[in-house]
Amino acid sequence: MSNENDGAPPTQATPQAEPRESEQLQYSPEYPHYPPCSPRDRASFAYETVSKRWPVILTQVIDAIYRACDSGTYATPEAEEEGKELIRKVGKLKYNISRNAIMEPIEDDGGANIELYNSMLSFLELQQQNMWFTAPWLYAECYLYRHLRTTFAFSKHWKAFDPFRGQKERAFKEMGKGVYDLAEMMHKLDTEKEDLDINEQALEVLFSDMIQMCLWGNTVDLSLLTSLDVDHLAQLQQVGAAANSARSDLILRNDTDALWTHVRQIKNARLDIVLDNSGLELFTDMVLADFLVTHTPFFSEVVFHPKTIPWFVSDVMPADFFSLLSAMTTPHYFGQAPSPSHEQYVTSLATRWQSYVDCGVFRLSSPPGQAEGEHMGEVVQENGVDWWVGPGVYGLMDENEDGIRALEALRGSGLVVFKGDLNFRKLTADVRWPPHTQFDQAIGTLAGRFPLLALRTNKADVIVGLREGFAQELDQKDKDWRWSGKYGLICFCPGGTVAH
Ligand SMILES: O=P(O)(O)OC[C@H]1O[C@](O)(CO)[C@@H](O)[C@@H]1O
Repeated sequence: MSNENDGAPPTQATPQAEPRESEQLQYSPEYPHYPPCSPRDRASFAYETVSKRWPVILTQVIDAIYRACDSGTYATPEAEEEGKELIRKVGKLKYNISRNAIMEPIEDDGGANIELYNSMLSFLELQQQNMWFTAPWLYAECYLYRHLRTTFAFSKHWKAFDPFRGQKERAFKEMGKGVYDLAEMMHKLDTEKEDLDINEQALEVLFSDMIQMCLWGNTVDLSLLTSLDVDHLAQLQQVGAAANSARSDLILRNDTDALWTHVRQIKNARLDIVLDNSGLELFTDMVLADFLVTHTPFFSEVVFHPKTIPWFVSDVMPADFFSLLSAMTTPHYFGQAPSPSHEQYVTSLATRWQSYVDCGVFRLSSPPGQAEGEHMGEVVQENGVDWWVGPGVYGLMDENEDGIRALEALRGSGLVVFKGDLNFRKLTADVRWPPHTQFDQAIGTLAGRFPLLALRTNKADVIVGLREGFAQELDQKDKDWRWSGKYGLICFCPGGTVAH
């Protein structure tokens, strides 16, 4: 079936080759100018993901269906029969990926983004890049989760089933240390509030710490954890100020000064957070949001932008947002607290956050019906929230109706924070930019639309924003630096026109 570039998954890594003319795929004539990160490069993390990580993730989906068949809603004979059929379909998907099969158009399940997925797929077909190991990695990976959604959407009993829900909950239960440490820090802040109000220098230091805390919250990513290793989870929870200073060398680009210059001159603005993972990462996002609203004059409301379908394993869906709040008030959810006061710190935070939700200071961009998952996968359109589960790159948002709606929803924001690796890949179109490419160039037409902050720990091949020569130095020092999750970026692009 194959030649070296389009064939069944190869077994040995080979060095990264320069892209040939036929690989210079672009989604638009103007942007981006470089070839996509792709599993065709066998030394890439894209290749590692398609050949090794996806099979594990799909096996976990099968496992989740088995578990559900044994419990509650899914234990009836009819639901079990459907469960078997779903297992067969997910198994087939796994097999198709391993055989580098052609990716079929997404079937119309009445859900979001079908036209966009399928028109991009037709475009890829013209370039003979419509197979699992030849398609651009970003497209194929979004397609994978959208395809999975269709599989469940066509069932009768499993429409609202989130196959990653159990994993997300089990992992959050292991995150007690991070939760208690941060809740204690917030308690101290509450008691020192008056000092902060008068001391701008202290506020600046604290602001920088909070940004780093929120950055490192992104280290926690279930799609990278193939099993729940408790030691690994404990290590991931180092999110306090001391952990920040120990890790500051690992931030390969840090625009906090420019960010502070912007933030300190705004007042009562709206903060938007385009969310990434649930559990501890969402907790860190909410700590940042709470800090900015409660302890600074800069922001007075926060809009959180979740996903409307199960996405990249651990991404936040509305149900995850609300279950985080209820977990925080469930006694012993995180096991034994270090002290009764720590239980209290967590409960107080939850009470404040719930009150912010009740009075609209904290809002979700998806409509209320989405909260319980019963309408999962329906076209939402409101606020363009479906855009975040599409395959589109953010630099081309203007070319899609949901993209335009999402842009409209972000208009007027005091700061839009894009969390995590996938958002970074979409911001930079997931192509092989020279690593010293300016961040504002890589984000295309998004530059200058609104003040934009990307907080990303590196978990994929794409990189921009480094000083010249830095990538080569890192290559010498640590061959996995692009994707191990050990390093991070704080990239800020101000609103207003950006001069190139
Ligand atoms: O949760 P994040 O930070 O968006 O990371 C998602 C992960 O999944 C990937 O898309 C690969 O499956 C990588 O980009 C990254 O490792």
